[in-house]
Amino acid sequence: MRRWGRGLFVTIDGPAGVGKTTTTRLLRECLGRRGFQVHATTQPSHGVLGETARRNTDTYRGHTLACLVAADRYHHLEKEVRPHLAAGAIVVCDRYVASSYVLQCMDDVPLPFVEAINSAADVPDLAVILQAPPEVAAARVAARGAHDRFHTGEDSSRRECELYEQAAIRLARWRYPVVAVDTAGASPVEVATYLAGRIAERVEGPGADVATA
Ligand SMILES: Nc1ncnc2c1ncn2[C@@H]1O[C@H](COP(=O)(O)OP(=O)(O)O)[C@@H](O)[C@H]1O
Ligand SMILES: Cc1cn([C@H]2C[C@H](O)[C@@H](COP(=O)(O)OP(=O)(O)O)O2)c(=O)[nH]c1=O
Repeated sequence: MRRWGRGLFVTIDGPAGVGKTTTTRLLRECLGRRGFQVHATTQPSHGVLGETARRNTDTYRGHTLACLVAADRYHHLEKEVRPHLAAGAIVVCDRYVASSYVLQCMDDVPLPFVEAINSAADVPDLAVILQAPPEVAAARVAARGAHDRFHTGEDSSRRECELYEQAAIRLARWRYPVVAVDTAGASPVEVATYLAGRIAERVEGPGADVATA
């Protein structure tokens, strides 16, 4: 197992159907094959707060849902993400703050409120935003099935894609190291291989304390 002084926090965001879940799974496999210690996780988390959010997005809306997912985010950081980082793992998180910038705005929560309640969340080492043309994302959601009320077809995908582009710019102002990847012109394996390369570069770059056991 390859180890280094501290872990690396990688987040994967993007519109529904863009490939977040697929990329997270393939990235874990790909980095694992390269000998890295990897912890793949998701927000909302699988804890009580996260499951409450995930299962009740029809009941909890607007400011309530915004606060619920932010509360889950802080608890997940404290209880799961930071301990794995401290143990030297690469933590790959399917959805993070960018998702709140987009989904809570689609839920009519003012952006300054969303920014304020997420402003104390840990800044990732790599904030991946997966992108695809809205018609591609919408077609994938239609083929797979929508998971929640946020996705109603091509119009909602168009709005979501636009908001992710704006979120990437705003997060860069919070010093998030944003990397945008187009998943329309690359297979899932190609996307994961590219990102695994970027992550390995970060881990093994100049000054990284890498040892192979
Ligand atoms: N790069 C890609 N090229 C083609 N299809 C993809 C790609 N990434 C994901 N898919 C497919 O798109 C669908 C949605 O992927 P998923 O990972 O569930 O998206 P998300 O988690 O972002 O909603 C799945 O059927 C998946 O196999
Ligand atoms: C991470 C996050 C999720 N959510 C909500 C939207 C989704 O309906 C719900 C679950 O996320 P989602 O990733 O769609 O879960 P799954 O694909 O496993 O069904 O959580 C927010 O509203 N804001 C957020 O920041």
